[in-house]
Amino acid sequence: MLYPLNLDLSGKSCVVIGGGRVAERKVKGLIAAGACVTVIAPVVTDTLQQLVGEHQLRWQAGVYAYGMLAPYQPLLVFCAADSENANREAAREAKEIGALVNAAAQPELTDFQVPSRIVRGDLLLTVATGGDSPAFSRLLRKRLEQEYPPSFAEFLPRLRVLRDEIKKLPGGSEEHQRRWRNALNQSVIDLVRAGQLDRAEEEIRNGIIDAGAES
Ligand SMILES: C[C@@]1(CC(=O)O)C2=NC(=C\c3[nH]c(c(CCC(=O)O)c3CC(=O)O)Cc3[nH]c(c(CC(=O)O)c3CCC(=O)O)/C=C3\N/C(=C\2)[C@@H](CCC(=O)O)[C@]3(C)CC(=O)O)/[C@H]1CCC(=O)O
Ligand SMILES: NC(=O)c1ccc[n+]([C@@H]2O[C@H](COP(=O)([O-])OP(=O)(O)OC[C@H]3O[C@@H](n4cnc5c(N)ncnc54)[C@H](O)[C@@H]3O)[C@@H](O)[C@H]2O)c1
Repeated sequence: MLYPLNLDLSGKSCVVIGGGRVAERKVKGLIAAGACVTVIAPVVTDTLQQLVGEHQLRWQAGVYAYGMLAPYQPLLVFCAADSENANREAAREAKEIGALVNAAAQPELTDFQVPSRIVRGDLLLTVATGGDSPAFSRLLRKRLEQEYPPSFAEFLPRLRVLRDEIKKLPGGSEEHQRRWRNALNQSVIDLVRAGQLDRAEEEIRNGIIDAGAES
């Protein structure tokens, strides 16, 4: 089983070898996560070129050669060149300098895979098939995008406030857990989905009070 984790990449150095379609997909996700991204490739797509022009991406133009990664001290290295040899050499250097490697087409080099994702503010839903079918991940992602519309992004800050309030109530973490389990039910999801955020919040508040009354 692959172990899932949500990395904070803000300000972290990440290097992508290759500047084609796969590289572009990875670069977009990395920039969205606030990483400092460098692409090493002789040629890059128009979209990547535009990101370079906007100073969102650094581009080291040229083919990868052993030794190019070390100066960037990357945390993550993505081997997305259409040259198996270049990917293998980059993965070797990456491992030597302690970086984790993603190599879409060469699973033997890969330390981690990138899941498909739905971002709704702080709510992050991810889908992965362990490489069995990225296309199926995409299909599921599209379904989940419909089931979890942008109203969920708006709702999360309210949950944060409620959580802070519950933490201030008497009782330890077991009591807090009991209150949350009582307050959150499936109807809350339906209300948020329908954009009825006030009603969803009210439902939770009532549940929290009921849980208090039962104790
Ligand atoms: C989720 C997503 C994230 C991202 O890339 O950001 C992602 N691939 C996406 C799309 C996608 N990739 C491919 C297609 C064409 C259809 C098809 O071939 O199935 C489509 C669909 C499309 O584009 O329509 C081709 C493909 N992908 C890999 C190989 C290599 C191989 O299988 O050997 C080949 C064949 C290359 C060839 O034939 O040459 C390998 C990987 N792709 C992964 C992730 C990892 C496994 C994640 C998982 O198990 O779900 C893994 C293992 C490694 C990695 O990349 O980390 C992103 C979805 C974005 C979205 O939500 O829309
Ligand atoms: N297209 C996909 O969905 C997909 C998905 C997973 C894996 N793959 C595989 O991943 C690889 C890249 O796919 P793509 O569609 O992005 O290819 P692409 O042809 O669009 O891009 C390849 C990129 O690699 C660069 N490159 C070539 N040799 C290099 C080197 N020595 N050093 C640095 N950069 C170099 C090229 O300049 C180009 O920017 C291919 O081997 C492909 O089979 C493709």
